[in-house]
Amino acid sequence: MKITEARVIVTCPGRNLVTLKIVTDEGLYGLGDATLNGRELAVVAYLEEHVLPALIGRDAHRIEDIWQYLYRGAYWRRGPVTMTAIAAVDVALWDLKAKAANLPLYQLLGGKSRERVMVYGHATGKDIESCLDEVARHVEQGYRAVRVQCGVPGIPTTYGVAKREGERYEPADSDLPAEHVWDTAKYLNHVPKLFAAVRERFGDDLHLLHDVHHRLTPIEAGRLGKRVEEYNLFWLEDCTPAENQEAFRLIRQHTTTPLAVGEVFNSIHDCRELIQEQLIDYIRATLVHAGGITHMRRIADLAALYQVRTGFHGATDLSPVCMGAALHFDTWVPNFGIQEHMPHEARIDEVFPHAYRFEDGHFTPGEVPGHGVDIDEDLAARYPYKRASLPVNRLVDGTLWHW
Ligand SMILES: O=C(O)[C@@H](O)[C@@H](O)[C@H](O)[C@H](O)CO
Ligand SMILES: [Mg+2]
Repeated sequence: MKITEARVIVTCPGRNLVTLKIVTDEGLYGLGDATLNGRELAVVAYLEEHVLPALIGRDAHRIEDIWQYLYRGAYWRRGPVTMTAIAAVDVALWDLKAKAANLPLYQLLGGKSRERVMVYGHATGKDIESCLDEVARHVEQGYRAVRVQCGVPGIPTTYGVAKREGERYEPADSDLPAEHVWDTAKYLNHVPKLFAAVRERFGDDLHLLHDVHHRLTPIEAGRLGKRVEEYNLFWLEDCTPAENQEAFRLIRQHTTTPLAVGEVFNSIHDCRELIQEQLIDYIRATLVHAGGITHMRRIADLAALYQVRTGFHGATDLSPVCMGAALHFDTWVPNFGIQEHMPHEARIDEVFPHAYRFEDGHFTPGEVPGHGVDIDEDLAARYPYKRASLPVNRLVDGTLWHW
């Protein structure tokens, strides 16, 4: 099955999304997500200049050899741009192979390990009360797990909270980076009150997650983890920047609150010590930014040796193509933990028709051949790219901080 064409489709139905389409001489095509929020055109350039021309004429079935060619052959290995480009090719080739075999993708990975995939939704609010209302809405929809984020009194903008009531949270919200302000002390004093209020109103069975979004020092993270143990979180996410994997040793010494990390990771080397030393409980790296299915299987298998489970990133800046492929992976992977779910807006779902379905707090990936996600190119063409940047964060004294 020879690759005859490979092209990138950039569309912006409410936010920028980048899709790779690989077409073969057998008339089949595969799709991969190549979206890197705020750096979309960097990935487009990498693909169009350095990857796609080298794919033409290759056998689309040789997924592993193409992965090795693009990784080892790049010389300049790893990094989010390179690994997102490789991921897009990889997922498109797996989609193609499954279509050629006339099988849903999960069958090619090893078949079902579960009938359906548990997801967590995002409950956000400008204050605790409005966040609790959002939790109630998610519980009514059947979610078993909810991530809670709320505004912090005294901090004008807080991560993960929509600008206006009822709107969805979209971080890439300005042409050049908006500048946010952060105050760790105010946050540490306030966030335990949020968890206490959720447990008070919704009891102990609801899985409760929270994203610190890289903003604490290791000892502050240990302090927060210890402080909130009584609320029995499902996980505390990105509690400190993880380039220094050793930092998690200090956190682990102070708390048993489960830790999740890795949505910004793009290779197994970013998380090897974290996994081997059991410094985390969930690995968040996902298909679109961590080299696709071929590489994520290696990360998941390493994680399984140390009883670390998957917890794929699934924000709206990952396209339905990534979500579809991820749900097939989630259906197969033996050490599955949970899947993040931020519903895309209707315009995006129209551009990307898909077979996956949400019901009662869980997803099923669909039974059509491949990952089950397509793209309406005519509709996609109606939404031209518009640069959008992620914010930057500063401490009250102006120090540039982690966003
Ligand atoms: O856990 C999450 O979903 C967040 O960390 C993301 O929303 C993240 O802020 C965005 O993906 C950044 O583009
Ligand atoms: Mg996160």
